[in-house]
Amino acid sequence: MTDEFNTDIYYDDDADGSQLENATVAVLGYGSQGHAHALNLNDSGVDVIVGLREDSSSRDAAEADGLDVTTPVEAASQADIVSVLVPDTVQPAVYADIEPELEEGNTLQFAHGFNIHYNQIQPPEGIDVTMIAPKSPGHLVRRNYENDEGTPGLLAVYQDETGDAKERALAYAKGIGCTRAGVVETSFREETETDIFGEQAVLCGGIAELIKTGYETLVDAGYSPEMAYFECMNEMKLIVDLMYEGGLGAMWDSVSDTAEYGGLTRGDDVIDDHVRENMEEVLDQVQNGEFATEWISENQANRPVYTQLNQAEKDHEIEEVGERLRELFTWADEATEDEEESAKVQADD
Ligand SMILES: NC(=O)C1=CN([C@@H]2O[C@H](COP(=O)(O)OP(=O)(O)OC[C@H]3O[C@@H](n4cnc5c(N)ncnc54)[C@H](OP(=O)(O)O)[C@@H]3O)[C@@H](O)[C@H]2O)C=CC1
Ligand SMILES: CC[C@](O)(C(C)=O)C(=O)O
Ligand SMILES: [Mg+2]
Ligand SMILES: [Mg+2]
Repeated sequence: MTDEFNTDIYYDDDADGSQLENATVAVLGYGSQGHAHALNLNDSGVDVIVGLREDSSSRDAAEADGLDVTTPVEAASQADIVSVLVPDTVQPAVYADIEPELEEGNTLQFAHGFNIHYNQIQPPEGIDVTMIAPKSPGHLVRRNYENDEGTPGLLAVYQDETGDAKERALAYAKGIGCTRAGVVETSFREETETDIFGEQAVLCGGIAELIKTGYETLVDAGYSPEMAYFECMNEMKLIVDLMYEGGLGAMWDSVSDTAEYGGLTRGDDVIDDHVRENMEEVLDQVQNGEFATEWISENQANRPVYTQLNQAEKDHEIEEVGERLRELFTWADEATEDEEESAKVQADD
């Protein structure tokens, strides 16, 4: 299917689920993406086996969810498609273990291109290498599927030895619910570089710093932490929901003219040309491999920087204020009531 932007977007009707009819999919890892792919594929009627280490802390959860669990090596040996959903940093070691189990015509499937693009995994000839990368945290991939909704995803083919790599990847995307929303074709390089840039500069790093800096500016000026939390953190979701639903226009339409004029005149004083230059530098480090090399070394050294920054983020005052305020919100109670109600309905069914 080609849309008006001349980008290939694939939907349910473009994917042939029968490509997976006689296939076994090994899902290695049962974390954020792993549990979502395994459960969605299983619910879509695909034969799934989960690969986890013997002492894995995820084993109980996967078994309690009714899935067959074995070791990564055993799962790979039984599978036609091996979906590598352990953390990026452990994928090379897990891959080294399972490589001898890959047979000609098998598929090695990823949800992110890091290890292929930065040459940490070099698959042999004879196997297909594909990617279906949901553009969403894994828990929402599962939640959307359960709500009969989809999650947009990216498809890329790195190696097509069977001639069916793309068709199988599309069938996999259908199985996890991505073709319900739409799947866009790209390359391993483009997915890897845009994904890493996006999470560093905008989605995770950029937004967390924007929120904390706004919060600190208000608190340092003498305003109450509660006020600063509402203004800089809580309302962020509500504003982003409007953008998600209808773009920037829906957000500007919904906020007051005062907010719109102030935002349009002052926004680029905050996110100014320095920020653009910083973003370009971040992108350079992704493109030239500097970030990948740093992240690989950081893991080899047992994550000293990661550990320190992870703790500092947990210790930030906004987290304590937020935890206290969220306890008081009525919507938190309503969410709990909704969950209780839905658990009761499921039990009654
Ligand atoms: N998080 C997300 O939403 C997204 C992730 N991706 C990509 O998906 C892939 C998976 O990421 P994500 O879901 O975040 O991963 P997680 O960190 O959630 O994966 C954790 C799982 O991997 C298992 N695991 C960890 N180490 C090992 C090991 N050495 N051997 C075997 N199993 C191991 C863990 O089990 P144990 O109990 O044994 O530790 C657990 O089941 C990555 O390529 C990532 O970039 C793509 C899009 C979004
Ligand atoms: C935004 C972070 C992400 O890229 C994602 C959920 O898509 C990730 O790597 O987790
Ligand atoms: Mg991403
Ligand atoms: Mg990512």
